[in-house]
Amino acid sequence: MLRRAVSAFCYAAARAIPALRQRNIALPQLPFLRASLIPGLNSDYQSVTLSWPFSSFRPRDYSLPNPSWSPQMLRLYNYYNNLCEQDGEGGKKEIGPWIRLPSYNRTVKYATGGQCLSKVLQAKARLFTRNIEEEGAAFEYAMFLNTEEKAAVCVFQAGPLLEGPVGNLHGGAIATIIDTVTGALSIYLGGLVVTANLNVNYRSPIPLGSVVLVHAALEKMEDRKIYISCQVTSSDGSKLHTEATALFVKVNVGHLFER
Ligand SMILES: CCCCCCCCCC(=O)SCCNC(=O)CCNC(=O)[C@H](O)C(C)(C)COP(=O)(O)OP(=O)(O)OC[C@H]1O[C@@H](n2cnc3c(N)ncnc32)[C@H](O)[C@@H]1OP(=O)(O)O
Repeated sequence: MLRRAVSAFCYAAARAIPALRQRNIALPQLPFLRASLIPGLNSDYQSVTLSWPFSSFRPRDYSLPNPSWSPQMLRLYNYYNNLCEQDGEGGKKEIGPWIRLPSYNRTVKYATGGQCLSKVLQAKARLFTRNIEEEGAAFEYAMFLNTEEKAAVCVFQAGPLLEGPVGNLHGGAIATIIDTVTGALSIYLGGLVVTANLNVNYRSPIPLGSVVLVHAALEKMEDRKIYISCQVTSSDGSKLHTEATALFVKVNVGHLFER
């Protein structure tokens, strides 16, 4: 079943990528679908986490503005989003080094039918940071990658359901958003990865409801290992809230379904 699903994915990817190129849809805009990640083309460790555009169903992108966003959140989002398009010749928009990552509330279920996860579980599974339906209640965030600098910035608004010490953000929620941003950068850089190590230093509390920036940058890559550094700062960058280092290790698809 798993082999059949992976083959189907490869076949669909091999057909879709030239079509995307013909339509001038830049592959880096689809962070989990790069030619270098297609099985057999380049790497032993592939990314297969996104079903769209291979099915007609296009999932909701949760990283787009919604009414719960504060003016500050919206301003920062617009600032980074504007960096994602550059003026080219004749006023044509071109893709620059910045790309905005879409964000969905579940991972692909292609390989799980009855064999690796039960259908009930697969139907209910939701990405941890996107599993609360109420807008603004928990993690509101949008991630942007600088593909030249191999760095990421996340604009993060911390909702009231993430309380830890009174009025402030829970340390586990801070670690979660750090894992998510460093993980997204690592997936972009290396394909399918898992967190092997996450080291967090909490420097100053983050007030609930505030908007902070999560900065992540590649430190080095060694074989299967990707080392990322991370800082969480106030939205103007003047205050350091949290520092972290993370190690991600490339895995193959089978590793995720070992039971
Ligand atoms: C847009 C959406 C974005 C969403 C992003 C979300 C990201 C979230 C990511 C996660 O949270 S993943 C979930 C939490 N992580 C796990 O469950 C991983 C569990 N651990 C494992 O699966 C394995 O231990 C692991 C794949 C990490 C390593 O096992 P392997 O058998 O494949 O490799 P091995 O143990 O040989 O280690 C490979 C290299 O990594 C090194 N290594 C592994 N674990 C390490 C560790 N903990 N600390 C330091 N180094 C480590 C290891 O020394 C070795 O270095 P060398 O190649 O130099 O010898």
